[in-house]
Amino acid sequence: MEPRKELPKRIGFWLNEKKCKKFNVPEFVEECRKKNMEVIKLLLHEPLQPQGPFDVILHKITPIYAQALDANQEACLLASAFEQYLLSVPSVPVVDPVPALHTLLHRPATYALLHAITAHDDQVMTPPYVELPDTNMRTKKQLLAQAGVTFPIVCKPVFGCGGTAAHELAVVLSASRLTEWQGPCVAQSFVQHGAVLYKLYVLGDAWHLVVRPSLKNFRATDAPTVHFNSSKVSKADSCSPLTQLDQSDRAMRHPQPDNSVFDRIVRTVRESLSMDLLGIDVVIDSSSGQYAIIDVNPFPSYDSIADLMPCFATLLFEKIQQRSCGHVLSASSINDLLPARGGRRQDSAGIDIPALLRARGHLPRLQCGEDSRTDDSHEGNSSPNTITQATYNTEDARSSAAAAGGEENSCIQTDSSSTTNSKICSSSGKKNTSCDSNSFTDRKSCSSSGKKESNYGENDATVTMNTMNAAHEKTLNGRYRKELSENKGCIENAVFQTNGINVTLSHDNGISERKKTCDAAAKNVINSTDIKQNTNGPANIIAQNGIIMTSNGKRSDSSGIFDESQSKNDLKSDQNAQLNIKCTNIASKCCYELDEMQNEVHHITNNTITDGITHSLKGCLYSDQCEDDCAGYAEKHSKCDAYCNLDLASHTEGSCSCSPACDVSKTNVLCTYSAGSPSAAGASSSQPYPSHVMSSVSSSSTLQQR
Ligand SMILES: Nc1ncnc2c1ncn2[C@@H]1O[C@H](COP(=O)(O)OP(=O)(O)OP(=O)(O)O)[C@@H](O)[C@H]1O
Ligand SMILES: O=P(O)(O)O[C@H]1[C@H](O)[C@H](O)[C@H](OP(=O)(O)O)[C@@H](OP(=O)(O)O)[C@@H]1O
Repeated sequence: MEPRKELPKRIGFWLNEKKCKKFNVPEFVEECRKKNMEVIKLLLHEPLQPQGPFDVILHKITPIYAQALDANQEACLLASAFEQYLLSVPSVPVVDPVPALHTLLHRPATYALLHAITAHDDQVMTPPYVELPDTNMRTKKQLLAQAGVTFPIVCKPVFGCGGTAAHELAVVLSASRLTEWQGPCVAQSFVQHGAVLYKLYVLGDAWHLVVRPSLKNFRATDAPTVHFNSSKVSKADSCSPLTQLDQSDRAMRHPQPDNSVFDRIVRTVRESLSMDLLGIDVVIDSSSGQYAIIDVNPFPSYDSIADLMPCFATLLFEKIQQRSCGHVLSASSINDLLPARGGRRQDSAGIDIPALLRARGHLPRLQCGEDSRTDDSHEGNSSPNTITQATYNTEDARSSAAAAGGEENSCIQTDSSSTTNSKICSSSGKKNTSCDSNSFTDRKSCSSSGKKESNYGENDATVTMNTMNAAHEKTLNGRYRKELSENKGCIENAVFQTNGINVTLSHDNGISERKKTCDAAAKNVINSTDIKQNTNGPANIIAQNGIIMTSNGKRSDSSGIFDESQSKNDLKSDQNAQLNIKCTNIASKCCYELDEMQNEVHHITNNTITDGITHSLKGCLYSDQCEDDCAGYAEKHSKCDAYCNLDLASHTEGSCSCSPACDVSKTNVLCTYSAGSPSAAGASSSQPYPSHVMSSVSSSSTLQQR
C-alpha cells in the first residue's frame, strides 16, 4: 500500500503589497511547495483564528505599526488583533517575534540595546546617541553634551521603520545648525567611515555580507545641514553625490573588514533580539578601526543575495520540524542560553509600543493590547495592587501547570486574601474567568491581586508579575517551559530566577524589567548570580545581600543605598545603575512608582516633551526643562512634583530647579541622577567575547552557516 502522503504544513504569511512585490512571492511559494509546505496569506482585516491553524507564521508587520504610530486607528487595531492572535497560539513559531520588532521600531530602544550588548567589546560599538525632544536649543545642546554626542551628528526620526518619513535623515554639522532639524529625533555622532557600508543580512543561522555605498566623510563645520533620505543613499543602486568621497579623503586608507568581527556582531545582535531575519548596518571608523553598528532592520531586502527563496523555505521548514520534535525554536534556543553567558534578552528590552500609541492619543484605551488602568489607577497609592510577586517552589509550579490541564485560560495567580504563603493556582484549580488570554483588561485583574511572597529554599523560582504585557511561551526557559507553557494569559511579565536559570515569560519594556529586578533586589530575593545573569538593566548590576554594585564597581550599603556624593560622581553615566538606584532609594514602593513614572512620562510626552524614559524622567526632574515648562508641569503633572519632591508651584519660569529641599532618603536621587544618558553608560572594557564565538567564524563572505 502506498504510504499516505503527509498533509502540507501551513505557513501563515503576511507582507504588505510593496514588500510582496520585492520579495518574489511566487518563487517563495514554489520553494515551499517543494518542501510540502503551503503558503496562506493572512487576511489581517478578518478574524485570524479561523484562518489557521498554522505551523509557522512569517510576516513583516512593521509597516502596520508605522501607520499606527502615525495615528492610523485602523492600523492600530490590525496590529493589536495580530498580536492577540499570536498570543492565542503561543506554540506556533513566529518569524519574527513581535516584541523584538517593538525594539527595532524605536531607534532609541534599538540603540540602547546595541549599546548594552557592545559595551564590553573593544572592537565593536554603537556611536554615542541621544534622543532629542522638540525643545529649545540650549536643552538640546546640553543633552548632546551629556550623552557625549559630538558634531557632526546624524539626526534620525525616532521611529525607524515603515514609511518614507522614517528614513528622512540629516547630517547636522554644527550646534549652530541644530535649528535646521525640525521635531524630535535621535541624534548620533557621525562616524567617518570612508563611505563604505557593510550590510549583514541575517537569515536564521546564516548571514551574508553586502557592501554598499554610504555617506562620505563629514566634518564639523558651519556648513548647512545635509538632508537626505536613507533609501537614496545606501541602496544597491544608489548613486548620490553624498556618497562620493571628497578628493582629500580618497587617498585615506580604510581599515579592511574582518569577518570574525562581523560574525560576532551577527551572533550578538541576533541573540539579543531572538530574531531570524535581520539587516545589520555596520561602518568601520576610519581612524579607530572600530566597528560601529548604526542600524538594525527587521526583515530587510536581502538585495543581491542569490538563492534566497530556498533559504527562506528551509528556515521555515526547520522551524516546523523543531516544533514538532518538541525542540524550542532556534531563536528562542539561543535566547535560552543567554542567561548562562550573561547575555540579555530582547523581549524585555523593547519599548511598549501600545503604551506609546496610547500616550500619543492615537489609541483609545484597551484597543491595542494595553492594560486597563484608568487614569485614576496611576495614583501612587494604588501601587501595591498592581504588582504581584510570588516566590514559589517549582514543584508547585509544575502541579499548578498540570492542574491547568491545557486549559486555554489557565493562570497562575496569587491570592490576595492570604497573608502567608502565596498560592499559585491555575484557573482550573481556582477558576478565574477573568484570565482571558484575549483580554488585557482581564489579565490585569488576574495579576493585580496583591503582593505576596513565600520562600521554599534553594529550588525556588521567583515570579514577578505585573500587568503590562502578555506571556510568550517562546521565552520560557529550560525545564520550566513545559511546566509553565500552559499558563497562558496571566503570567505576565514574569521573571523566573531559579538556580541560575532565568526565565522571562513576557515581553516588556526596559524600565519595567528593571523595575522588577529592582523590586526583587530590594527584597533580597535574588542573589548575585541571578542578577548577573539577568537581562537588560541588571546586566551590569550585581546585587548581593542588598548591596548593589554597578558596572563601574561602586557599591551601595546593605540596603542598596548609595552614598550621595559617590553616586553623583560615579553613577550618573550608568543609566541602568541609575534606575536601580532610584528604585532602591525610593524603597519598597519604588518600583511601582517608576512604572507609574513611566506612564506619567507618556502623559508628559503627549503634552509637553517627548516620549521615552530618559527624557521623561528628565522632564520630571530636570531643572533646565523645568525652566521651559515649569508652569505647565505644575499644572498638568502634579504627580511629578510629588515624585520628585520638586516644589514646582513655587518656581517661576526661568528659575525652576531641583528643589534643594528634596528628601534625600526618598527622592533626591531622582533629582540628581537623571543626568546620565544611555549612550554615555558603560564605557567599553577589554573583556573579549567568549572564545566559542570566535571559533565559529567562517571566512567566506557569502552565506555563512554557523
Ligand atoms: N552614525 C553614523 N555615522 C555615519 N554615517 C551614518 C551614521 N548613521 C547613519 N549613517 C549614514 O546614513 C545612512 C542611513 O542611516 P540609517 O541606516 O540609520 O537610516 P535608516 O533610515 O534606518 O536606513 P535603512 O534604510 O537601512 O533602514 C547609513 O547607511 C549611513 O550611510
Ligand atoms: O537595503 P535594506 O535591506 O536595508 O533595505 C531595507 C531598509 O533598510 C528598511 O529596513 C526598509 O524597511 P522599512 O523601514 O520597514 O521600510 C526595507 O523596506 P522593505 O520594503 O523591504 O520592507 C528595506 O528593504
